[in-house]
Amino acid sequence: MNLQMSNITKTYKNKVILKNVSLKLFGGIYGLVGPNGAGKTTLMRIISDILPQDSGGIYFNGMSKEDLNERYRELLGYLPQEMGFYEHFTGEEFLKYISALKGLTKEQADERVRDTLDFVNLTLEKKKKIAKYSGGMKRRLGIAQALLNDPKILILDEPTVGLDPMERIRFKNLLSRISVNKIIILSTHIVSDIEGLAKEIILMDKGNLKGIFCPEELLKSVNGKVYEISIEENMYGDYDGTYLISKREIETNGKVKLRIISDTHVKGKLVQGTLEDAYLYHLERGGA
Ligand SMILES: Nc1ncnc2c1ncn2[C@@H]1O[C@H](COP(=O)(O)OP(=O)(O)OP(=O)(O)O)[C@@H](O)[C@H]1O
Repeated sequence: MNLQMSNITKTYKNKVILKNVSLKLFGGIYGLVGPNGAGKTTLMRIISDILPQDSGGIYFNGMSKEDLNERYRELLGYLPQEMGFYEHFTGEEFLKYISALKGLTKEQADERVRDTLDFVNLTLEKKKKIAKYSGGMKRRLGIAQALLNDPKILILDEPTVGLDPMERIRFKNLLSRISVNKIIILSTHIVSDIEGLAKEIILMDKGNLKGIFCPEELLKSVNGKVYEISIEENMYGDYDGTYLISKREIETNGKVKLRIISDTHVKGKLVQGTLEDAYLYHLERGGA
């Protein structure tokens, strides 16, 4: 199973949002990361067939999404960044309604709604109005609706926004359980959210694909390059602008602790790099 994007380009009013994005994805979880405005949502909406590309193509197992047409949409599950709910519906009613829109028969819908509610742990709350759901419960309901048709391609746009730390862990577990035999693309700003989850990380910036890396490879790229240093507040100007600073913390003694990523030696303590460090390093260096 594979999903290929070939030279995808998208422009809004003369502004190029995606520039010749080409990618080939196989089964498993991919993290799509990049700063605000990188084009992640636009790419996900194009893959989800909500937005047409200007040029280039999307192919599932070698067949274009246009040729597959309805069959392509049947392969898809999509969780948008901002999911609109009918708040007066109960969770169960909402999922039944979406099932009907997705063309499931009543029998199929009854079974899938029951299974997905169970899967996202909302069975006990299924008769509650969505208006009474917490942010995390709404996210889980959003994931449930994306799973109703048992999609082969699952697109999740910032699914962890609004989840508390416990819910983030639960969400990670849930995703890894369903990742078998699916292509899952998950966008996020929080690189640690895909740590231990994504098999590869797709890095985007300003409409360009910067590269696709396995997490171990990304981590290795900052090996021996991450330092921690404690400085007086008034020294900060000497470091800011000179070094790539991945973290800045005020210490209890009033000093400032900086986390610096540098190709050259820095007077400080060498520490283990994280995916977040590697992500910043690659963005700063302009990619691969
Ligand atoms: N409908 C639109 N009309 C004009 N410009 C748009 C439209 N949608 C998106 N853009 C622009 O396209 C660029 C990429 O936006 P997109 O939402 O795809 O980025 P993103 O990487 O998902 O960002 P974020 O992380 O903030 O969601 C931005 O500069 C945005 O302003």
